[in-house]
Amino acid sequence: MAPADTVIAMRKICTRFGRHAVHTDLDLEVRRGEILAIAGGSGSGKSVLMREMILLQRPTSGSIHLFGHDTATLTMPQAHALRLRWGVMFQHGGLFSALNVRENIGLPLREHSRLDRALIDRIAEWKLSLTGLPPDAGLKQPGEFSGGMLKRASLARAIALDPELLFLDEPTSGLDPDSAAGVSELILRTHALYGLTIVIITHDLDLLWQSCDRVAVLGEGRVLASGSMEELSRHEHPIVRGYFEGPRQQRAAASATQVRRDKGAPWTTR
Ligand SMILES: Nc1ncnc2c1ncn2[C@@H]1O[C@H](COP(=O)(O)OP(=O)(O)OP(=O)(O)O)[C@@H](O)[C@H]1O
Repeated sequence: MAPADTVIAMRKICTRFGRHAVHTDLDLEVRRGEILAIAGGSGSGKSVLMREMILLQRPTSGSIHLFGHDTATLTMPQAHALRLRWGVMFQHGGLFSALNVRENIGLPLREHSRLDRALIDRIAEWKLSLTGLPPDAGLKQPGEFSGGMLKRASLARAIALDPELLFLDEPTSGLDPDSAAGVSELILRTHALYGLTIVIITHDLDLLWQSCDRVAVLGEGRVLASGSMEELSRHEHPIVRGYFEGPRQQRAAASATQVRRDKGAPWTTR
């Protein structure tokens, strides 16, 4: 039985596609209220792992408990009720081009509540403003948005139902450094505002250093190591060490130290 503050518990996960084994013996826990990043090389199985967490895919073997429920024994209504407890921001936004941005953000509310249209529009505008977009942005089509604005709108939709748990798939990929820093800050603000649990898949070193409480590094079919970036920087496994060698890594670590100093290190207590 997982402890009460465990939101997701994955035990002995094996995932195979034909003869290709992606996860061979993977254990991972997500704790209530933390920002956990899943990092690892291309093809290490990060996206597949997230798809398993959000019930889009089943592992070949092993167990997954979500909010204490064993996913192997869920009925359809139970699975539906669980899905309403998390929001997902997909890597490419996943907004519908036929709808304007406000309608996209209101979509989960139209599907899962009986609120009237005017109220849904107001809630969507509120969520949009939380992400730092101007009030008139909701009336635009997703195609009119820059990459950074799309990520913000997609985050606004992911929090439409006030989830307890948020999944962010590569939230800063494809953004210029300024926009990426803005999204990174927005993640911290959303976390502080809602006190939710966040799981992030990312390669972004600045995001890893500045925003995440814990990082799980995938490799060789399992979690090779998990801990704070400071802890991982002293790890001996060559794949884990690979994250901390070279000028890019050192710049990200130095800039995280600076950001912490500037902001009074609010996350050291999280
Ligand atoms: N539906 C599928 N059928 C067959 N193989 C798959 C399927 N989905 C994923 N894979 C394989 O599983 C492996 C892990 O894929 P995954 O997308 O999880 O990697 P990743 O760590 O997210 O990589 P990246 O950082 O490049 O996105 C890859 O070799 C991929 O080809």
